[in-house]
Amino acid sequence: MSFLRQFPATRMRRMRRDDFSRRLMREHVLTANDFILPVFVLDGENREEEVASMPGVKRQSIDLLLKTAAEAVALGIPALALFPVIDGPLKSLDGAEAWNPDGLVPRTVRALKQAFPQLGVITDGALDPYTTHGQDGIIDDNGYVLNEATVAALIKQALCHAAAGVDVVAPSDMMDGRNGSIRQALDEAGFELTRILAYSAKYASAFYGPFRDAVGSSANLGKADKYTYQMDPANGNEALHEVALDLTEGADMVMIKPGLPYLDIVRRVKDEFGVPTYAYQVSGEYAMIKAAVQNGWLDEKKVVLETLLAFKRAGADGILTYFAIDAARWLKDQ
Ligand SMILES: NCc1[nH]cc(CCC(=O)O)c1CC(=O)O
Ligand SMILES: [Mg+2]
Repeated sequence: MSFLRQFPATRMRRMRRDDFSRRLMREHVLTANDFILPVFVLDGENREEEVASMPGVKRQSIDLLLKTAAEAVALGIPALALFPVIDGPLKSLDGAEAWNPDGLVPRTVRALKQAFPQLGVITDGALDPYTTHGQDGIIDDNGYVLNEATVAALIKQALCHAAAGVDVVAPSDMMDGRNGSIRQALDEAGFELTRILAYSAKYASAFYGPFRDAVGSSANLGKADKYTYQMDPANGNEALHEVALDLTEGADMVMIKPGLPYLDIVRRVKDEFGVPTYAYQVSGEYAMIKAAVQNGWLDEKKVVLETLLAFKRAGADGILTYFAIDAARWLKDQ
């Protein structure tokens, strides 16, 4: 940068002086188009439960979820990501409720797509809400999650969701080869336009705690962990390897998860592959911000919008965030 002159000829503060020049040099813009809203659905009618560790987030029955979806649509949010709360008696060792065509997720997908055809609906591909042990897949006698047996189950789950009309399936289980197997099965069944959003670089993170409370899998999981399939937070190159494999297998979009602590990975993935790249601001990140806000320690609107902008700056094309509705509203009012 030999053209750079020094102070006092160069004054960085000149461009920061007025709102007009600050706006002119702004590199990134946040809009509602950047958001995917994760939602929790439970069975029944007119039912709503607060998630204790996620103040402001609710588990809702389908009829009430439709109202949340209507808000998202009105604010211009392109898509929501659906997570089910499965009743205890429906959970099993193999999670077979995950591919029940009349299960909670397919019923919700049908209701959402009927009411809001223009709203993108994304479903999670993993067995943890459905298994008695809380693992994302099918386990052997030692509790090890079996790769191929799990992929076979995930195929049934993806076909079940596709048949219900879902737009995007999002495998979040971290089994090897699942994207390619799901892609092939979808294509063979005539669902060649159903998209795959791969949770490609999903870390074995402590930030998922509140989510596991929300879907009710933490009690089932107990002291067990997910280290044999989710990624080690110490690794960065491994994330690029995972993303490369998922793209080869036919993933349309890739995701990095969690969000803020992994923005370096978002940037590396975007630079390396230049494909549609998403990041998940997960439940624990939401809980941290909410707790500080509730203590009066942080300004919610400013802090949330700053974090979401940071995802854009790091290269994310979109952000899964529990703040999506609030943030879209703040952006509209601003
Ligand atoms: N496959 C389950 C799944 N899908 C999304 C999340 C976490 C989302 C969040 O924390 O907000 C998890 C939890 C986990 O892997 O244990
Ligand atoms: Mg993988």
